[in-house]
This record gives sequence, C-alpha cells and structure tokens, in this order.
Amino acid sequence: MIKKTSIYSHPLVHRLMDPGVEKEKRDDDKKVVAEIMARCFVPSLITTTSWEGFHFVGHEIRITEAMDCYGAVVWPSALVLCYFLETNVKHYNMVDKNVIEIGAGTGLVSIVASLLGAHVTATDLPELLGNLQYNISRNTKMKCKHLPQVKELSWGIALDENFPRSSNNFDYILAADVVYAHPFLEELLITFDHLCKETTIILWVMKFRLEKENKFIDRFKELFDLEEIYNFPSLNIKLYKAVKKSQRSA
Ligand SMILES: C[S@@+](CC[C@H](N)C(=O)[O-])C[C@H]1O[C@@H](n2cnc3c(N)ncnc32)[C@H](O)[C@@H]1O
Repeated sequence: MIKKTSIYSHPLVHRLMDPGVEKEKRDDDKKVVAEIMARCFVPSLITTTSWEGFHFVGHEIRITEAMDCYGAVVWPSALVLCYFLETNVKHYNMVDKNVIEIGAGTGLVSIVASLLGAHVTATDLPELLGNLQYNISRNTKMKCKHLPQVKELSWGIALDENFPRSSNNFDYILAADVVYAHPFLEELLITFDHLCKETTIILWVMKFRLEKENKFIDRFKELFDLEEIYNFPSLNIKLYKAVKKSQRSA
C-alpha cells in the first residue's frame, strides 16, 4: 500500500519553504511543484527500514534513507532535477551520454539519469557510498542500458589521481543542493572546473539559504557562463545550466 503526498505536506519541503515569499510568487510555481511532489510516496505501514518512493521514467524508485547526515535524505533540489531531466529529454537527451553526479547523496538523480539511458558515475564522500551503492543497485539492475558506477569523490581531493583531466569526458555534470554552509565551497568550485570540459553542460539545482550562497554564485560566474532555467521562489530553489567560459571570454 502506498500513500501519495503533496509537496506542501512533504516534511522536507515544509521545513525548507520560505514563509516570507509573496503569495503571487508562491502561486506561480505551485503547479509545477505539486506535479513534482506527486511523484513521491511513502510507505503507509510502519516498517523497520526507512525509505521513500518516487515515480520517475515509468519506474517505481525506492530510496533508503538514514537521518544521520546531509547526504542520507533526498533533498527537494534532487526532486526538481529529476523532474527536469524527465520532462526535458528533447533538449537534454541522456541516452548514451557520459554523466557524473557530484554530492549524489541517496542517488535519486543518478538513478533517474541512468533510467533515461545515461552512462552515470555517482559520486560522494566515502561514508555515503554504501547507501548510495545500495540504492543505485536496487533501482537500476536490469532496468538500465548502462550500469551506473559509484565512486568516491571528495571535492578538491586527489582529483588528478582519481579523475585525470585527460580521461574526463563528461557530457553532463549533475549537482543538487551541493552549496550550503559547509567549509568546502572553494574545493567544490575546483571540482566543477576540473571535471568540466569545453563541451560539458552543468545542470545544477541550488537551494538558497544564506548570503554565502550568493557569494558562491559570484565566484562560480568567474569560471562559468551561468543561465537560470527554473525558479521556484516558494522553495528558494533555482535550476541553472552552466558551461565553462571559453578561453577568449574568461
Ligand atoms: C544537501 S546533500 C544533497 C544530496 C543530494 N544531492 C540530494 O539533493 O538529495 C549534500 C551532498 O553533498 C555531499 N558533500 C558534502 N561535502 C562534500 C565534500 N567535501 N565532498 C564530496 N561530497 C560532499 C554530501 O555528502 C551530500 O551527499
């Protein structure tokens, strides 16, 4: 038995919504946000394992969560990115594309990109990889054209050894909610830069919480051309597309 939830009853969204946003702005994005959250369900029976369910790309995806760290729950930015990938296949076709996700957390975005046909490498800190691998295997085995890989990527650390520039050939870099009050923002920027080639497209969903985030955007714009694609004022979430500044305009 499953129970559908609305976005506004989703505990994470409820916690993160900004009460200061004007009603008109909230109403503008309410429809899309409601569509996104209609993809979520939770077990109606209390079970020993904690998981959340999602419907994307015609599949039921079950994500096991652990409440003990940032990467162990699905954040609303991840839902926004999954929805975007699923509903924009014409412009952002994932079939046979080389995709890397940074800060993959529970793996939902990587799973959706894999179900859409991409060749995915899902990355995060070492302590997250067990749960990430579990969710990815459980939801992609026998369902995907290319079996996704799970790999450690601690921002700014051993990039040349683990992801040599010469062999990086990513069509897309995906990132959901990787900018917040952590001390590795400069390392995050270095990582984006390291993984990104001239032809790579970054699809990045950002939840704005503090002034720090605006500063990061300014730093990011020094290296990348940034385009806002989606804006959900009621959630303080924006989806960006970015490409590396060409040598001439840098
Ligand atoms: C807010 S969570 C978002 C998780 C997932 N993308 C989502 O939206 O559900 C931030 C993610 O960044 C990862 N992270 C934080 N600091 C990191 C670092 N220094 N190197 C690599 N990943 C890091 C966390 O482990 C976590 O998975």
